[in-house]
Amino acid sequence: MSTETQSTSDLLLSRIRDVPDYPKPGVMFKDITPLLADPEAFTILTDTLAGLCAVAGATKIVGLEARGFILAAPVAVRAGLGFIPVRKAGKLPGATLSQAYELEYGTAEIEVHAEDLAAGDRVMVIDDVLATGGTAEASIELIRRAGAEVAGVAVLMELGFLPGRARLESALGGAPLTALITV
Ligand SMILES: O=P(O)(O)OC[C@H]1O[C@H](OP(=O)(O)OP(=O)(O)O)[C@H](O)[C@@H]1O
Ligand SMILES: Nc1ncnc2[nH]cnc12
Repeated sequence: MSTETQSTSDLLLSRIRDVPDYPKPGVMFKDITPLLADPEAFTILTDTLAGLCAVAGATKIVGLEARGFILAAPVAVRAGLGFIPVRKAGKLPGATLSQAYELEYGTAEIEVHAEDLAAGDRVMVIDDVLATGGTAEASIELIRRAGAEVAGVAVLMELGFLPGRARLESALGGAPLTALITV
């Protein structure tokens, strides 16, 4: 890792707050709100993610509800690309594609407007945290079912003690997975 990359990671990490036992006992919640409140750190984050989109040759940005929206929307503006929301089921008014996925306990479902993605699109997925990888993997599935190509997945933070990376790399089949911070 270059010195510049390391100092970017260090700055971003310094703006993330650990909240023990939230939302349930045993979970160390990574709270990004201090980073969002710091315009210098938020700008560096946005610019870094936009740079990854350019390198990957992305033509559209998918953000994952809800915290992923906060990062992906300014990245899309910075990169000059369209922002496509992937929402939790039941929130999008038009015709959707849906994808169910496993949570630690139970299942969840995400959706995208079918008309927002098509063959020829190269889509970068942006989110705040990669944990088990279930949410990002489901978004990859949605993008491919829409006929589009996945340019990569970029997250602010990866929880390295969980198997999210292995799961996603297998789903990505060679497209890059980039985490700016690994904890
Ligand atoms: O890798 P995974 O195990 O799928 O977990 C990562 C996801 O969990 C969080 O979303 P969550 O839906 O919990 O909350 P949010 O609505 O606040 O973004 C986070 O923003 C990621 O999208
Ligand atoms: N520990 C964690 N902190 C913040 N967001 C998460 N999403 C899944 N696990 C998380």
